[in-house]
Amino acid sequence: MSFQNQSSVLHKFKGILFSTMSSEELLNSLDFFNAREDDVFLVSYPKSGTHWIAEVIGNIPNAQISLTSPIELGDISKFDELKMNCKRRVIPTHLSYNMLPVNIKQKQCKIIYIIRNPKDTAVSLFHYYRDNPNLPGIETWAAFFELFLRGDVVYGSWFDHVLSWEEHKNDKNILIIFYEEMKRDLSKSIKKITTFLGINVSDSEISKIARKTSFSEMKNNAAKENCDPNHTICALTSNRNLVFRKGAVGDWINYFTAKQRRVFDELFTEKMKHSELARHFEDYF
Ligand SMILES: Nc1ncnc2c1ncn2[C@@H]1O[C@H](COP(=O)(O)OS(=O)(=O)O)[C@@H](OP(=O)(O)O)[C@H]1O
Repeated sequence: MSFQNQSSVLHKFKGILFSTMSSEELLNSLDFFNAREDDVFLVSYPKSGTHWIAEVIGNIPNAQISLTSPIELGDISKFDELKMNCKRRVIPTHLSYNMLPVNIKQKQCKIIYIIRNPKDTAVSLFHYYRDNPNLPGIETWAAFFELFLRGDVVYGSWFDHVLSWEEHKNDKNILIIFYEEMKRDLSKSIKKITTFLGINVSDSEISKIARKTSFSEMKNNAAKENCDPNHTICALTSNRNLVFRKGAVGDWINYFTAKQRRVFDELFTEKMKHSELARHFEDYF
């Protein structure tokens, strides 16, 4: 496994791996973040569809929102940057519930949590690790699979992350969306999101949003040389060409060996035995 540069690009905070682009000072100061009651948080374990939901929200007509970069990314000047933003802020994050700034919980800000089949999530994160100069180089899927199982990847264990949010799945300020449901019926998911945000949109507007947020449309936009800095994709990531890979459900089958599938399923059954959210994945395993 080529993993030489891990310490220069990753660091551990409270036992969880973070990119060094999330400074320790910023992570330490998260609980000093002042949330606003109308803030919307877009939360996910990495590679679960954050950009997709952000693009959906960014295309809601007259939403009057401003998408920011992830709350945990950058240094301590991040909070000033967020303070300057006068519009309704849509703030992405990959933090687990336990690490979420306390003020967001106190103010009961709206939170959309997107979840994806962990097998597809692992494959997507493997590619991101392999191709992203800001993450430690990794050569093989087999090596990455072991790291993913141990939670030795950015933002820690998928299981711990999802379970931390599971406890809050019925909170009235939290909407849970599944990636696979978005793939099956995007218009229905868009309707759920707009209703949750309290924004009225017509059926024809929903169809328009669905067209604009198709995988091919988003991938083509990301590939354009001059990205408008106000565009969702530019606000969210500096590695936009790495984000839109395949956008498929079930790609894991092309990577998992029979043994890896067995090992994964055993761990999943053990860790998620009390999870209602986990039942959603029965059709996709
Ligand atoms: N419109 C649309 N339709 C279907 N799939 C989409 C879409 N937009 C993004 N994606 C896929 O989502 C994966 C990236 O997830 P994130 O946006 O959460 O990535 S990140 O963690 O914020 O970098 C990544 O998955 P993989 O293709 O499997 O790697 C993206 O392709």
